Amino acid sequence: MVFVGRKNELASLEAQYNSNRFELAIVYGRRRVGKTYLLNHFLAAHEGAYMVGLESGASNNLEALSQAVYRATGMVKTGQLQSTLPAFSTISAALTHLFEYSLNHRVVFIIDEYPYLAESIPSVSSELQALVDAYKDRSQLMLILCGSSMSFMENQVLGHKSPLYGRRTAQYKIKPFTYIEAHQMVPHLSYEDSAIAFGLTGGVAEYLSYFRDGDSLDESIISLFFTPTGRLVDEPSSLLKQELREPRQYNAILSAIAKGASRNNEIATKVDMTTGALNNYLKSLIDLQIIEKIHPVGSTSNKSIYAIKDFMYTFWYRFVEPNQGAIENFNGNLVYTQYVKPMLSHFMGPVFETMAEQYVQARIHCGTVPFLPQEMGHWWGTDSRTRQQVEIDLVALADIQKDPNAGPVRHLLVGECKWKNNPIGLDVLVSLKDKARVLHGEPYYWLFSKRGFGFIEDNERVELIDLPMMYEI
Ligand SMILES: Nc1ncnc2c1ncn2[C@@H]1O[C@H](COP(=O)(O)OP(=O)(O)OP(=O)(O)O)[C@@H](O)[C@H]1O
Repeated sequence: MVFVGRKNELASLEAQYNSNRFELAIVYGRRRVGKTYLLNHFLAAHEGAYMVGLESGASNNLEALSQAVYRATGMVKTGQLQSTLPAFSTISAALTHLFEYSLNHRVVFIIDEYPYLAESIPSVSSELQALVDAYKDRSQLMLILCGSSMSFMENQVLGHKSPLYGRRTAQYKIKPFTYIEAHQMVPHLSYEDSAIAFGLTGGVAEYLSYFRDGDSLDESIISLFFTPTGRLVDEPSSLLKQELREPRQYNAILSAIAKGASRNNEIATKVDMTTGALNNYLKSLIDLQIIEKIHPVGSTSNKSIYAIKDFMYTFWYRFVEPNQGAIENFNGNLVYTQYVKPMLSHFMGPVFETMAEQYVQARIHCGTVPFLPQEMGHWWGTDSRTRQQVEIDLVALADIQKDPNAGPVRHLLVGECKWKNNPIGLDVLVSLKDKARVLHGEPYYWLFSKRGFGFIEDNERVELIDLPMMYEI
């Protein structure tokens, strides 16, 4: 299978490797996002070993660690997973052996699922800390600790309460693929279908790898989400069970948000909780990056709302969970064609806005934007002239001061995103220009359309961007 994306991460890992000094890299990110795949790809080009922390007792973990130390230190051939050598007597003995070896050898050592190892042998972080402190100036070890329990990695490995705090030399938060990378995972799909696959999977590598070459988009969606044995039919709820203690409450909260509740009190009413109690749950969901708290771009007002960040959860709570009975007992095919397919365009609205944001990021990267935005996102508020509610899909802004004697000038890039089956007309541009007046600045207007445009515009302040342009950047 082709290796997609992760150019920056690989370049930084390579740079760390080339330092020839002690390095401690922390790699973390949501489940199934591609951490292990990245690390194995990196390790394939270097001397070293990889182990996985086990959700099991201390002796099994010590055995796994010992075998990996034997491989890393050349006592067992790479590729040979198990040796007849007995496990080290303690974790400290195993790790000391590794650090001693690293005094004369550049060696990579990866501990995946580090939280499991640390749960089963709680002293491991302080053992590591002591060894790092004793050897770091002479060792050539490149140690990589990886985990998907975000709260554990963020609080207990990176956080100030961890014995390892301050010892890391780099940290990598592995993110889901962008829509462009997602397309490389499903090159057999058209741009339009690939964008839908990006939305349904939230850009998560493993889920994208389930879309089989010979299957159409509809066939893949039905077999993954709408058949009782489908690989994604239960995925979000089983992830919640792994990460959180009271999955039922979280299920109810996510379901309420996926179906449109966005303000704290609205969600609280839907799930029958006080807003105080709800806040703790919302915080955990933000930590897990399943939801996010957003406010209108450029605004300091407290108009924040909660939104699902991971589109796979939106899709699942809106279309799969409510139909689980029918999928189990009747025909998932019909559920999809009757209830889901007609609503896909609606589901794609916010996905397309995220794609537009990623497109602007890509243009920033290429240096082909009219100005460098300081902030970017969605905007909503009231137009004081008309007292009407206004929403703008995409706003990027920068306050730029060119003259020290005058105030800064607000530069704006305002975007409207239409996932519609017809080319969009001039009326969309006219209405965007009207809405943008509420932001008081100098706007550039970028229109994004799935099916192109029914007009031509020759104006340096306007860009008309269709799907092929978004993919062929
Ligand atoms: N960069 C990539 N290019 C192509 N495919 C990838 C890439 N990253 C991940 N994948 C696919 O996604 C699958 C899952 O990735 P991986 O096991 O690395 O995820 P993970 O983040 O380690 O998951 P977990 O936390 O659940 O262990 C891989 O087996 C592979 O099929």
